[in-house]
Formats: sequence, structure tokens, C-alpha cells
Amino acid sequence: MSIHPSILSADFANLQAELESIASADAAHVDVMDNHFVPNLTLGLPIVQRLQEVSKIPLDVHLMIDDPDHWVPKYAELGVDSVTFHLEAAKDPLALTRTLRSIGAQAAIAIKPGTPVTDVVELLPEIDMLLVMTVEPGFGGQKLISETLAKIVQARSEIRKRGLTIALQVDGGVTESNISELAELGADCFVAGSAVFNFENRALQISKLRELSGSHSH
Ligand SMILES: O=C(CO)[C@@H](O)[C@H](O)COP(=O)(O)O
Ligand SMILES: [Fe+2]
Repeated sequence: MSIHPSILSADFANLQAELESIASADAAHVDVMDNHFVPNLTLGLPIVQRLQEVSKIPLDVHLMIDDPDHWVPKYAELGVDSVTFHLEAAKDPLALTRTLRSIGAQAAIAIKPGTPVTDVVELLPEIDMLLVMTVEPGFGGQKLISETLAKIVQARSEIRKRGLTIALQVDGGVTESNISELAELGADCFVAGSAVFNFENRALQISKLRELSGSHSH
């Protein structure tokens, strides 16, 4: 089980200190938004480059952008741990996964709540992580869409059926109240923005979330 706090809910004027505050997490989740693929704008390559230079934990970059075919290699070349692009935005997702792996980054694909798991199953052997979005991408602090829960179960079953060991990440509305259920359904990598950064003691939040997600094995 891994916990990836999303720095979307961090203080953008103090990102280095905010990264230090989540040093006990497995990775920092970095939401890149372009105001085209989603109706919000966050940060891009130059900032991710500096985050990669100062971060003591791996970076998990979630690209919510148009034209990932152009941008994905540039993020991978920064040396980040993983790059997630959206299936809905990619022209050639298979080529992108292969490019990511050849550069040395973990390859991950995200699907929005309205995109069926069946759209991505063929690519499962080509990726290291599948991200099932549990909110509409674009903003932190939203409530988890309960209709996405069935997709977690389905995704876990498709992964298991193929004998794959890829991570199943959930992102959006993950809290202390639902993380245990999400783990039971089959998720093993949890993004949490407000459930970590809205609290003074981030280390405590991370350990609570880890413990609550803890005892399930897939
Ligand atoms: O990708 C996104 C939103 O599009 C997420 O990574 C959010 O940052 C999660 O925030 P919370 O729902 O956990 O507050
Ligand atoms: Fe995200």
C-alpha cells in the first residue's frame, strides 16, 4: 500500500517546505493541469524540474493536459519516478508507455470517471500503474464519485486475470473514512490531497491513511 499526497493542496508559495512535511510518504503526487484538458491551470515543466531537484521522495507526475504525446517524454527526462497521462488525451498511448519505460520512468495511464476500464485493458501489460480517477479531474477537495467504485473492482480483476503486478491508484476524494473500503475493493496506491495537506501534522495523516489502508492484500 502506498500513500502519495497530492501537492495540489499544498502551499504553492512554499513547495520545498511542503515536500519536506510529507517526507514519510511513498511519493509526492504532482498534478499538472493545462486549462484545456481540465478547466484549471497549475504548474508545468520548469516547476516540476525544480521539485525533482529538491524532493527527497519520488515524484509521481499526473498529467491532465492535452497533447501528452508531445509532453510526456519531457517530464520523463526530468528523472521523475512515474508519469501518468490520460488515455482520453493520448493519440498513441502504446507508443507513450514504451517511450516512458525506455527513458527509465514508470509508465502510468489514467482514466476519467466516464471512461470504462475496458478501454484500457489491452494496455495493462505495457504499464506499471493504472490510475482510476475517483473524481472528475481538475480540482482538489471534491467528493469521491461512488459510481467509480465498481471500476476499481473491475480493474483489479482485469489485472489479476492477466497475472500482472501493476499498481492500482485511486485519486480524488480519498479520506480517512473511505480509504479502507478503497483498499478492500482492490486499490493499493492512494493519492490524497486535502486529507493530508489540510492538516497541520502531515506525518500523522500519512501514517493514519497508511494504517487504515493497511491490512489488505491483492
Ligand atoms: O488529480 C487530482 C484532481 O484532478 C488530484 O490529485 C487532487 O489533487 C486530489 O485532491 P483531493 O481530492 O485528495 O483533495
Ligand atoms: Fe492527481
